Amino acid sequence: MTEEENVRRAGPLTYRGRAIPDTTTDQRLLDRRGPADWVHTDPWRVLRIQSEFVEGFGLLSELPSAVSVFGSARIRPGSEFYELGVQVGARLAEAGYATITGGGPGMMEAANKGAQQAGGLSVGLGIELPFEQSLNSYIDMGMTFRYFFVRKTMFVKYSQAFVVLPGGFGTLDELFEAITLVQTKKITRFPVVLIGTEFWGGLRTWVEDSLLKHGLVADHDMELLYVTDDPEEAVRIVQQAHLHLENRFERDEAGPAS
Ligand SMILES: C/C(=C\CNc1ncnc2c1ncn2[C@@H]1O[C@H](COP(=O)(O)O)[C@@H](O)[C@H]1O)CO
Repeated sequence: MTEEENVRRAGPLTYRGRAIPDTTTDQRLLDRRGPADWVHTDPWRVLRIQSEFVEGFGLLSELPSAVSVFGSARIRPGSEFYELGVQVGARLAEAGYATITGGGPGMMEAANKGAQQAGGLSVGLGIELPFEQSLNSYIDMGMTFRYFFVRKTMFVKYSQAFVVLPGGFGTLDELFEAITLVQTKKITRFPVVLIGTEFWGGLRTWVEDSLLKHGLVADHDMELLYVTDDPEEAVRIVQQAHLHLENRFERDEAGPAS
């Protein structure tokens, strides 16, 4: 056997003698036979996770300034809370912000509706759930994610603030993740505005009476939460933080004062 026949190069890999595989990489790629259980393995999942990041970044990287709005999936159109959600989306659009929501029904739909009707960009980042559900019909740009943690990265990376409307466990999860990121300085000058003083008042009191009292949060952590009933005030808070951040970027780019 010549040296030529006794060697196989497969990309950066070299095989000799008995180690030479029976088939080439291309043959294996094109062959549909064989077990398919590898699609349920973790290495394969890693690729799917990667592709979800790639698609998400691709969709959102040219988004204008945006605010993520969270809230219950269960609120019905016509209710007081739903109308509040519509107002929030509309005020954000008038101030030039795109609205990003979880793309589902309830408060997400309300905020998307308000944004779209007021001429703003309305974005929905849906999540695959065990039951059939499509993105709500007030979305201009959307994507449905398989993985909650990839979707959460998109909410934070592509928005300047979070506005949190009344909601349940899902909303609380999103709220506390955001506050933790601000508290640990993973994100800076990132306001988290809760809308609904009556709804959120109990939570704020509990944080103060229990967490603060036992030293589990610091005094200044209480400032991480803004609570208001007024969508216009929420937008003002977002704008102030945004302006502050832009000024800081400008100062940083100008370099040290001589
Ligand atoms: C329960 C119902 C539908 C669920 N559909 C959802 N679609 C998209 N995003 C969702 C959904 N459910 C929860 N989320 C995320 O959590 C927040 C709302 O959760 P909550 O427990 O209702 O507060 C929301 O911001 C989403 O990001 C029936 O119609």
